[in-house]
Amino acid sequence: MTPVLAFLGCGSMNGSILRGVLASGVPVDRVRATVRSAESARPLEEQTGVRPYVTGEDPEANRRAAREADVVLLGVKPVGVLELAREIAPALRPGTVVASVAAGISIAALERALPEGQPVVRTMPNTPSSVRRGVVSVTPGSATTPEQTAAVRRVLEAVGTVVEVPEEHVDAVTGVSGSGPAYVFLLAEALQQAGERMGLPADVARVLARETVSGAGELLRPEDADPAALRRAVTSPKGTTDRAIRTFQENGFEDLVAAAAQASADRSAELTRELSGD
Ligand SMILES: NC(=O)C1=CN([C@@H]2O[C@H](COP(=O)(O)OP(=O)(O)OC[C@H]3O[C@@H](n4cnc5c(N)ncnc54)[C@H](OP(=O)(O)O)[C@@H]3O)[C@@H](O)[C@H]2O)C=CC1
Ligand SMILES: O=C(O)[C@@H]1CCC=N1
Repeated sequence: MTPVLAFLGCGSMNGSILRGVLASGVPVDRVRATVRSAESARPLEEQTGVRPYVTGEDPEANRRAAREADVVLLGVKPVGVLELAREIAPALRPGTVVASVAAGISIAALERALPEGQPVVRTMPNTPSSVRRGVVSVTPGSATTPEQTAAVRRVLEAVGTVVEVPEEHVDAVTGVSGSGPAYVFLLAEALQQAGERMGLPADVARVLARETVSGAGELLRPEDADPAALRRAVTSPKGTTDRAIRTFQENGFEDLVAAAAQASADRSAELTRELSGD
């Protein structure tokens, strides 16, 4: 029997997982969702067929969804996660697994906010989950059995690739893949702007940038795809790409990417100090 999944807070991230889960064939009646406002509930219902419980209209919404669930995914902004965990604590069954997608909320903080022994899984997903092309880390809590971790893994494997990491690596995962889609979209934006600066009409520049980034992403899809080999296949000696790649490298491209990923990871660690109290 498919477990009942409750997406508490269903915005960009949990909404992406919800869409991917539905696209994988999980029936709508095995899914619960909550949002704060009717304005957010409407488009979610129109797009997914799931009618969210609205906390602004029903103070019991989160507890109701949690009570009905086998796996709960906490998907509100980091600052609200522990409060949400405390809110649903009385409604949880002892075996209900509580997964968090939040940056900066440690397993220890989550466990402190929940009934003793409640199984917890910390995850760090990303938004391509909506098209079942996400990549997500999972880290089980101290009271979580391998079967309970596997239950969360099965949910997430429906929306992408799952890696299990120790908690000390979650900041780095956030810096690479949690925030990572935004770096790729920034590259697409910058390529479009470059095209426009060279005189291309905006609509042409947009389609060239979008198809280049998504097409290159497709080439990276096979498990054995090697980005360096794919790059070399575009780069003729002394040709145009060679000149462009040199321009990137002379201007510190690799260092810039490393600094950006590190900045995201550092912010994740900072959030943990601010919000998790450990
Ligand atoms: N966005 C991303 O790419 C990623 C985000 N994350 C994590 O995901 C979490 C959510 O971020 P994101 O999806 O971007 O944020 P959003 O603002 O897009 O979504 C937050 C959702 O929570 C709802 N909400 C707010 N308060 C409550 C409440 N008390 N009870 C129930 N629902 C509530 C909001 O409803 P309403 O719209 O009505 O206010 C909204 O649906 C964060 O913790 C973040 O760290 C992790 C990896 C990637
Ligand atoms: O920007 C953020 O804080 C969240 C976490 C990872 C991606 N988005």
